[in-house]
Amino acid sequence: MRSSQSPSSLRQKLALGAALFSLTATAYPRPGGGANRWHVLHHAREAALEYDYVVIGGGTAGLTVADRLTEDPNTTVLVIEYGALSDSALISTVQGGFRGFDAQFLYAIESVPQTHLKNRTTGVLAGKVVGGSSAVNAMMTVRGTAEDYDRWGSFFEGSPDGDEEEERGGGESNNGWSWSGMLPYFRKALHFEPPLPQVAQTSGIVYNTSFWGNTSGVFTGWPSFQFPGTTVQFDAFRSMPGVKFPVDSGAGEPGVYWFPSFMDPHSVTRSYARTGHHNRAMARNTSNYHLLTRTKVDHIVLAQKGDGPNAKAIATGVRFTVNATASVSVPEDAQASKNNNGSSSSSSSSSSSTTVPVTGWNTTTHSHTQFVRARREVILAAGGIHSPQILQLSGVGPRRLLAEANISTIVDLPGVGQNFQDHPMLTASFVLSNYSSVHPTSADLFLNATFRAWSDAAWKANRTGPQSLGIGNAAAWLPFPVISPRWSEISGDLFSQKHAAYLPEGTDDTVAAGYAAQMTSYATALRNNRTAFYSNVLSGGANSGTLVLLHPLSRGTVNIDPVDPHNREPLVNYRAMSNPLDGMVMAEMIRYTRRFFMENPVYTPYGPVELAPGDYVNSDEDLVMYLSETITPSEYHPAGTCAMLPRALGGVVDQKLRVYGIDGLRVVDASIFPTLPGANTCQTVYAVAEKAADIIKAAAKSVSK
Ligand SMILES: Cc1cc2nc3c(=O)[nH]c(=O)nc-3n(C[C@H](O)[C@H](O)[C@H](O)COP(=O)(O)OP(=O)(O)OC[C@H]3O[C@@H](n4cnc5c(N)ncnc54)[C@H](O)[C@@H]3O)c2cc1C
Repeated sequence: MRSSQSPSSLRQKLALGAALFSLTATAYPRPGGGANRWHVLHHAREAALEYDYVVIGGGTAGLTVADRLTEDPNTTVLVIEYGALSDSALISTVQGGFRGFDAQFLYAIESVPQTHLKNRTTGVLAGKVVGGSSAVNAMMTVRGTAEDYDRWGSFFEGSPDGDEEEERGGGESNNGWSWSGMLPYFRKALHFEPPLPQVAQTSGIVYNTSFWGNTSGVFTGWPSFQFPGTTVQFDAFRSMPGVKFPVDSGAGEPGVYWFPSFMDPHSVTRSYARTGHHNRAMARNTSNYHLLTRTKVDHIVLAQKGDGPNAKAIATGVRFTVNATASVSVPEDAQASKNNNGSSSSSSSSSSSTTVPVTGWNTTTHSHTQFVRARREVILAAGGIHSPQILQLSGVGPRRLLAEANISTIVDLPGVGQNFQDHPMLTASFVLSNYSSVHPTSADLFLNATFRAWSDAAWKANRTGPQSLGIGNAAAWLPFPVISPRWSEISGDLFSQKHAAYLPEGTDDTVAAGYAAQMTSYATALRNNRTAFYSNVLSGGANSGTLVLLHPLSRGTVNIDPVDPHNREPLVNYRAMSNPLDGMVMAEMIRYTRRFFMENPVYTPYGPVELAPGDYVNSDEDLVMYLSETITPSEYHPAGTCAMLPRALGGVVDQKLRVYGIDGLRVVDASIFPTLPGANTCQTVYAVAEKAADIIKAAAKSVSK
């Protein structure tokens, strides 16, 4: 419809609208009295004009960093989170480990059709809620092997970027990105609670507290019940050659071991970034931590610093869109906490009650964009899928992609959104047909009314019994030579591959060089017993569990959608099995599992049967075909898309997690992993975030000296 208004009268109306909006913004009532009593903001209007740090994403890493930075009452932090603050029991319930997999807490993203998986697509699961993916995950608390973290640092040793780091005061060449550098942060990241002695004894749970800490607000603990069949599974692995049984899941060694769950064993509820860090920051009752929910950051604002050849970009703040009519819902407990907050005085400079000026008022969508300045730094913690998207939308990424999407390139960083990795899950189904002598199993929860009634009663009485169990607490994490007699051949094939041939056409040379470095490292790892490639979760039941490829060789991409980059989710392409050797490694994983079930003296009395792929699926070709038809390319561990690698290897951030070519901007989340650890990723994200917080604090100290 055409407007009959003259341009000047329209301009006047817009100006009046904006002025009125500013007035209402200033007059917005402030329950509790004053911005500086607030932690969870009701509306974007309540945000201060500037903070020391603005954190994009209130997920696993974002809340950890924000909590640690605001331990100093003089440091102000605003966290902006797209999802809501939820008290849903779906999140807190531990039972089964999967209750948080609910659409209301997840992004709705479908991958692009996977060329090597018969054009199948897959759901891209990532948490959209305060706590991020730590709120929805399956609570498995595991870390990779020592070699997984030594590998991270190894990419820097002797590289020009490493030397440059030294000159900038970076310290040792790998900056502590190694097992010994990470171990203190694994300890700091979690509060480990040992299992109940009687449960440990009957189930044979072993652990060693020297690998754990007990000061974090994020707990990892144990259910009060384990199914007895897990002991049978341990025995079955004892009969397989070469399998080791480390003293603790945190020892950094491959093998078959017990591991705890992200749960508070006192309340028997999920423990995650919201309960462990957001609540901790709130409880301090200082005014320097603000959280803005249901707000999507559009881009990071970059300005030019300096002139001529020395010109650099600097991140000055972030811009986000606010729907003027929507206020942010705050759960009851957060309200109470705000209103009970006694102190109104603070040295925090964010305590200014000045409201943020409205810009870009849009009369059609009734939304406006808002800018918040970061005095010191912007910290990007939007996770493996959205951190690269936000960088690309901000003009930081591969120049060709940005041009296609009509976005001016501010820093040409070819690695942004490339090097995408996730753990593929394989279905190889074996069942023990004569397992009735092992009782109870999880199937009895559905099939045996007496057991179900006992289980319900135990849970009701004191939150004990089978319903305190998540997804399970034991698994095998095995090196390739342990599972395959073909380790030498496949490792040799990987050494001699023309690696760049398996990357998308047009991949930048630096990204290809980084990929080649990773493949060389993996070719070595395929020959040794220090890196786990195979994982198999043990649930104690008669059915085999899901197999996971822990170090995929294929690399995908997460790129903005050029058709509508600002409003559409990014194009997620796992490119699973694009490196054909992934098929060979996974085929060996199936063969090993077949031997484990069908030729295992411990299992023979239980009548093992192969359901899938079927014993007639034997040759490399048939197994690879089966895999391409059945694997899921993701275990919901997106990583690597803003990789911490030298720039010459396609890196996006340096060892201090600073984005190359930009001052005042770091990335802290799973996207910085240069390679996946051979484990579920949450514990590593917490440790990375703890380390990042120390790096950021040290940088602030050195500036203020
Ligand atoms: C279903 C599922 C099961 C899993 N199971 C396990 C497990 O059992 N054990 C394990 O170790 N790991 C598991 N993981 C993986 C693990 O939880 C993640 O690797 C980890 O939590 C990721 O942390 P992160 O900080 O990188 O990202 P996240 O925790 O996902 O945080 C990113 C945050 O940024 C927000 N955000 C994104 N874009 C924007 C924007 N534009 N503006 C504002 N905010 C934004 C998101 O809403 C989110 O809250 C699982 C993950 C999922 C999804």
